[in-house]
Amino acid sequence: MNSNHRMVGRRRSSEAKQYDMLLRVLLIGDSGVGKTCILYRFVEDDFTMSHISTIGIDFKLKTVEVNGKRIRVQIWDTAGQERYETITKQYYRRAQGVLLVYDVTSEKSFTNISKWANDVDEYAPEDVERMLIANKCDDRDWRVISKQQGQKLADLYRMSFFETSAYRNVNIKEAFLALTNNIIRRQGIIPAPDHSCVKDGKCIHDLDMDLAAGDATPLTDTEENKTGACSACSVA
Ligand SMILES: Nc1nc2c(ncn2[C@@H]2O[C@H](COP(=O)(O)OP(=O)(O)OP(=O)(O)O)[C@@H](O)[C@H]2O)c(=O)[nH]1
Repeated sequence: MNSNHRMVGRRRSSEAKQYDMLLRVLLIGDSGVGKTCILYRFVEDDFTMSHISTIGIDFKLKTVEVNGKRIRVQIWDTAGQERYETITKQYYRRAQGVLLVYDVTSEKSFTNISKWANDVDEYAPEDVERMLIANKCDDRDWRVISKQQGQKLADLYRMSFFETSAYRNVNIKEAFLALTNNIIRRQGIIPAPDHSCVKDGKCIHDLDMDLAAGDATPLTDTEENKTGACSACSVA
């Protein structure tokens, strides 16, 4: 093991004390429905009216507290444009939660939810937690999809449902907290200082931590962490 590797391990050990576990969540939906604005509102508490289409994929991190545990949520913002589909589909596989977003002023974005839901069925893990988001609920003049229609669709797909406004900051935090809560409940994940996240000798959080830290160095088997658990779990 080289000294650089050891340094990375040390840095992560101190980072690890800031949270108990890490979850990965994906934002999907047509271009322009407000995915990036939802992410910015949640993470930065900010909003911009300009629409700069996401190129491929981007992510931000936010730590939330659920049941007294600090959960680090890694939120992936995918491009809604079809030309990026090949890239964005690759990120479904490791998601624990997906927010399927439509715009209440766009009928097309609403009808396209069935396509996005099919993609989740095809590419995401079977037990991924799904949530339907009806964004831009502040825009009363241009609304074409009622709350009842949204709820009916969510019921049909057995998803939870929130109407949100990134612009007015309505239900953004609530939606993310509910999704996080649902993931933890559904997957029976108990934040575990005893490293119970290790499966088959390998920590399930490895790649998440690598991406969050901006490099691809494996987290396990560092000098500081001989248990095989990643630093996301080593919080005892
Ligand atoms: N009125 C209103 N406008 C919003 C809201 N959220 C986003 N917008 C606007 O909708 C437009 C598109 O928002 P983005 O967040 O860039 O959309 P996106 O889904 O990320 O788009 P792609 O990156 O192309 O997939 C921008 O002009 C935003 O200002 C909202 O809650 N209310």
